Amino acid sequence: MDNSQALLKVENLRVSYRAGKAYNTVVKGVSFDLGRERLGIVGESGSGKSTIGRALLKLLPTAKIEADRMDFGGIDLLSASEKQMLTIRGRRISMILQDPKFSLNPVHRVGDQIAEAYRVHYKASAQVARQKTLEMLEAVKIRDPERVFGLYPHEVSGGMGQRIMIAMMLIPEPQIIIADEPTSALDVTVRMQVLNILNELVTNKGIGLIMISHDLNLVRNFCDRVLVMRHGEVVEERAARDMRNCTHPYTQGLLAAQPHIGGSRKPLPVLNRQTISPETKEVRA
Ligand SMILES: Nc1ncnc2c1ncn2[C@@H]1O[C@H](COP(=O)(O)OP(=O)(O)OP(=O)(O)O)[C@@H](O)[C@H]1O
Repeated sequence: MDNSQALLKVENLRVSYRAGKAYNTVVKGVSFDLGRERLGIVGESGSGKSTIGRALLKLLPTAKIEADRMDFGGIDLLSASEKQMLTIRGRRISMILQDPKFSLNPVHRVGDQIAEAYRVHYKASAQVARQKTLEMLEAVKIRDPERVFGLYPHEVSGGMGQRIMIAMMLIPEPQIIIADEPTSALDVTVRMQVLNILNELVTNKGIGLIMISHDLNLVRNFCDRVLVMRHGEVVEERAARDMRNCTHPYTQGLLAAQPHIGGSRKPLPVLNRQTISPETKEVRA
């Protein structure tokens, strides 16, 4: 990737939590650039994936966040004030979480929530906001926008809720979307619909997408580039199409453990810190 095209440049990101008198570092010097592309961050539970997404938006009030660089289009996110972050969060960098229902207000109809967000952002009339909302629902492939407009959050399915959240998130036209396990609660067909929408955003609108997932198969089929995380570190960074040539034993293990039609699959091998040299990241004999 041409570095000058990067929307986001992260160098040596460290995130630590206080544990008594010491600090427990859960993200240990992660670096990456994000262009107008799909970047996957994959790894086992607890490897630090979500922490990276939240650290970028400084949504970790009890953590110590450090980095040599955390640049978003000339803005240093690390030193940005809370006031500046409020103009970035949800407007220029948006986040999609696993369960959209937590992000919607349960007592208001979904259409009214989107229309209100639109009205406030563009200072539009209620009538224009309603019309735009219907168009946005259509854009995220909701077939019957008039009906869905009038539903309450508990009346929509997981997949529809996720699409409604995407519609709402797109109002301020963000440049970066961080999607943290956006499809893990969805069944396969609905998952494809949501992935298609995210894909269109990258291709048609030039958004940079960070897809956080524990599912290597999904990430390598959907993304352009993949960071593989383990114990807070990136152990492998590779073009998704080149994943078969991965060199780290952990990635190789993950890949071998993926199910595929007609083949057997190996259990994920057990690696521990003693068997991997941190400098070379190679298995010792
Ligand atoms: N508020 C907190 N205080 C202390 N430690 C925390 C806190 N939040 C997260 N951690 C620790 O940080 C590490 C990374 O967590 P994180 O949620 O980023 O992992 P993850 O890879 O996203 O896992 P998952 O796929 O389960 O969400 C974990 O060991 C977790 O226990």
